[in-house]
Amino acid sequence: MRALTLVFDLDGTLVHTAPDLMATLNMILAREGAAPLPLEQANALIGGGARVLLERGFAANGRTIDEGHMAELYRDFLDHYAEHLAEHSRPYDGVEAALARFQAEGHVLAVCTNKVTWHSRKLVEELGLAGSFKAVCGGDAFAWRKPDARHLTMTIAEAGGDPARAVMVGDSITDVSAARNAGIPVICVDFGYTDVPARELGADAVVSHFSELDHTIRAIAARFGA
Ligand SMILES: O=C(O)COP(=O)(O)O
Ligand SMILES: [Mg+2]
Repeated sequence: MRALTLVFDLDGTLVHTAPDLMATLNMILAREGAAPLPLEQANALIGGGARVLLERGFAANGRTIDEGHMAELYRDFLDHYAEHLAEHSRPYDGVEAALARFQAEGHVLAVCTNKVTWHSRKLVEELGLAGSFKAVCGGDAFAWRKPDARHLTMTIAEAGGDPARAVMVGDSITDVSAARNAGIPVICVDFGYTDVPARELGADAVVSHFSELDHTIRAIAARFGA
């Protein structure tokens, strides 16, 4: 098969980051006198990046925070999370092996995430995944972020990939929308962070394990032609 460009979402797709994200969120909530939120609520909170996570965390407490104070809390969130991002976060089962297979097959691999770029790079570095990717582009890498198509297409460009032979792999409506907006096929994992079931997100295919990804990608790539 000719080389493909495989673009992965990070939180909820490659790595189960909810425990560390929720722990940092709960540290901030507690400091502000708000109630901590259970891990199960991560599905409805993660996906839009750290600032959105904070806003949703306070909203779940019936609180709105003024912009100036939110900017301060956001900085504190970033600092605290940076020191704890790989404490409990682990790649999902089969991720390392799948990335190694895709790399050995000559595909171009990249990460397109709404996490801030330096956190994303630190996380993949600490988990030993960094060598797999030609580009890791966070929500602050460009002037646009998912669901804007340009976050995806500019990530592909930075990786030296081919947008006409690219497939997105994600876990949420943000990923499906970004891929649709870019005219790129999208596969969803069903174990990530979404409050709508993965099968209802309108992806081209849904997988339950990374071992299912190879044949799913091959089936989709058949549409690209030789
Ligand atoms: O951290 C988030 O909220 C989103 O990150 P993701 O785009 O990798 O899912
Ligand atoms: Mg995600």
